[in-house]
Amino acid sequence: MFSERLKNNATGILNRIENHPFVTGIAAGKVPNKALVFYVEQDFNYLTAFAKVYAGAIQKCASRDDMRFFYQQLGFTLDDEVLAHQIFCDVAGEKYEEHQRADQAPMTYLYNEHMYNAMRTGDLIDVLAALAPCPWTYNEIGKKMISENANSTLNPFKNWIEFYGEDDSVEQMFTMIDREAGKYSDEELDQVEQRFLKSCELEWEFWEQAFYQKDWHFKNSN
Ligand SMILES: Cc1ncc(C[n+]2csc(CCO)c2C)c(N)n1
Repeated sequence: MFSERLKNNATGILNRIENHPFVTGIAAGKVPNKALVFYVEQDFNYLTAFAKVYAGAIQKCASRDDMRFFYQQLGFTLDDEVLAHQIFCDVAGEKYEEHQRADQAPMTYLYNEHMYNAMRTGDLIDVLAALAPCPWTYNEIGKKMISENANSTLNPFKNWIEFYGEDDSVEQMFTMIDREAGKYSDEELDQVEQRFLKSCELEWEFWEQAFYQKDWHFKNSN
């Protein structure tokens, strides 16, 4: 299966994500407030782009069932993921409403543009490949934490861990990817794989960016 190849070739990156200090901090119930706030500000921006790419994907669908999947996921992204942000804000003692207007930091810009590029220049399979690492890596992170009992009632991130660890919507994405993959040559599938791996790498960059609050170097210099 093509999706197995994607996952296999991304295991190295997934490993690095699972061992990133931001992610191990969630499991341990301890992440610096600055990192949580930077993450929420950037993720609010990222999820807005993500929802628009879902809307673009709908235009590439051949069936109403596929359209319905994206439509449901679009609703999840707009309405339910705020819960994950709310948890981070609660732990940091911050008001969520005050962190919804930030400019895009470099990696947010790069990740958003990477997804827009797939939407603009690719087929349905290209869009799916650019999007799938988002639910895939989060679901893997959450499942691993649950298997290690990191979701104890003592952990302030318990609900965050269960929210992502129990969301297995990515399986539907991989099923669609495998179905679409039958229409393409090996060379074309190599390109699809590159889109997938870039998004996996950008997932790692997103944690890294928030953990160290990496912004544009010359943002405030004029
Ligand atoms: C940088 C970043 N990557 C992944 C997610 C998780 N996520 C975003 S949208 C979505 C639902 C997909 O249908 C999931 C699981 C995030 N919040 N931020």
